[in-house]
Amino acid sequence: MSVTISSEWQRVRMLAAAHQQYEGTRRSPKWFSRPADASPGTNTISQGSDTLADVETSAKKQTDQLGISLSTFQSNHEGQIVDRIQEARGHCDFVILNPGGLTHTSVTIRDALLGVQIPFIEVHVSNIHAREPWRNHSYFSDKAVAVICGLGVFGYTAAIDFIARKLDVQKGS
Ligand SMILES: O=C1C[C@@](O)(C(=O)O)C[C@@H](O)[C@@H]1O
Repeated sequence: MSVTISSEWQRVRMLAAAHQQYEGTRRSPKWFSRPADASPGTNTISQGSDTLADVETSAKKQTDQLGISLSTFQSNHEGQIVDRIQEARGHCDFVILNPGGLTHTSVTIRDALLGVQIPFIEVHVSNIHAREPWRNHSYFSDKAVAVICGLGVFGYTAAIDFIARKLDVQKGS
């Protein structure tokens, strides 16, 4: 579907893949985006204690307030993410995607996103450009509406806020 708003509810899909960061229990740090070789105490913005459930709850609250319908999905399996993207065709105005490690490898997810022609924002909790050189390349960035990295989980909040404004402009409100 194009970015045209065709329903009262704007629809956004938030997808997360192969996350090294969503591990652990509620009491311990859940996402580990700090480079393993960074000195303790450095790069603190990329360390956090939010669980995937925390991120989803907060995103849901934010989208409810904005009048946006949100569906979320996390998988470690590339094919499941591709399926989810293909299912979104005609049902979704925007995708927020953190492809995790697949950022640096997945031609398949890239092709799926281009195939459905849904605009998307690429989010990384860490600054992938400040990490290992092989993390600097993304198979998504050149096709993304925007890329947010290094803001921790606030990147998801920023992405939703941006989408709400963009969809409002398109609606003419
Ligand atoms: O799994 C991840 C998380 C990540 O996408 C991020 O959100 O910072 C960055 C990727 O390089 C890494 O493999």
